[in-house]
Amino acid sequence: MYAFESTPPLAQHYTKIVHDQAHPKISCVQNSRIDDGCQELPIIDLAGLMGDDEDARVKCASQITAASSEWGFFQVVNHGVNPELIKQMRKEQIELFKTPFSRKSSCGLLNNSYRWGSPSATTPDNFSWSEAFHIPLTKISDQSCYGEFTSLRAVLVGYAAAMQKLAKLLAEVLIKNLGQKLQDFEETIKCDETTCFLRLNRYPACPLSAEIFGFVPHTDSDFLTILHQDQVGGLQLIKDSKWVAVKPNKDALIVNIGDLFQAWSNNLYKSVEHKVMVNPNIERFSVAYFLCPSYDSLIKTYKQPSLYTNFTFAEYRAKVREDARLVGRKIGLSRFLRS
Ligand SMILES: O=C(O)CCC(=O)C(=O)O
Ligand SMILES: [Fe+2]
Repeated sequence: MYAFESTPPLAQHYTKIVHDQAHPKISCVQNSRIDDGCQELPIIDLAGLMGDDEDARVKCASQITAASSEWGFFQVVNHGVNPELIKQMRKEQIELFKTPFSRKSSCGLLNNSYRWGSPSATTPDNFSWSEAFHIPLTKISDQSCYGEFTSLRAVLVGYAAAMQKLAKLLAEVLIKNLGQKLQDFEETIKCDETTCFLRLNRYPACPLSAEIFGFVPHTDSDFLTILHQDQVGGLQLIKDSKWVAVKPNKDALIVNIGDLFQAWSNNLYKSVEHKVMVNPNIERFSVAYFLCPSYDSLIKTYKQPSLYTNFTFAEYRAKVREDARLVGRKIGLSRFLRS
């Protein structure tokens, strides 16, 4: 169990938001019906993609593209990332979050990338009961970011490299399926360490209610995300208009399509809304890698007629920020639909 001093003042902040509302109530979540049918997130064995057998490669690639269209989410096993590296990542992450809150929030660790709760939340349904380090890949090898956490650096460097390799492999499959060459895509879009980032998440146990968001419903503003979660559970995604819980699988990484691939594929691949629910008794950890383009990359659809106007990643990010400020939440891709 974590020392009290490590956890940010989530309870105080959350309670204040609840009491500042016109009609206060602790439980925040509407629209949280879980599909208790037997929908299970597809599990794709990537061994086929990495081997020499052409038929196995084609079969694996078609599973990836089908899951990206039907679910926008899938799990991968035999993904080539060393399980020992994943284990070390988690160990280092746990140590990092044990740092007293006062230090995490003020000492500039990891390029000042520490965030907690939802500073702009005015209602319980846009409050996230979590803390995170949101680390740009450019800073990952920078020794001066690490303070006393010297052993974290090598693990983060290795983890980021492994994620980048896997993300590129998956992106290549998705691009080729659109009839495009990776080379042509990479001429327009630069996804490298200048723009990608890692987010280390901690969701402290939440004694107030199990109906509070660890992470509010959202889509990811990237091409794709690769997530490793622990065994606690809590991640849910929308499938056929219902929330489906993702059962933790210790051998799997979770992949989801982000907004930019949805736009690029003219809605063939789906950027699906997902959220995390808190656990009343147990804290939860996850690490997410985000494959993002450079800010000046032009996001356009691969075929005409295009559902979306062309936009740069900088314009997309600016719109997301503006909406968060003005309406309190991200509106996302629909802002760029052609009228
Ligand atoms: O922690 C999780 O399971 C999900 C995190 C997530 O959706 C994100 O970081 O964008
Ligand atoms: Fe996400």
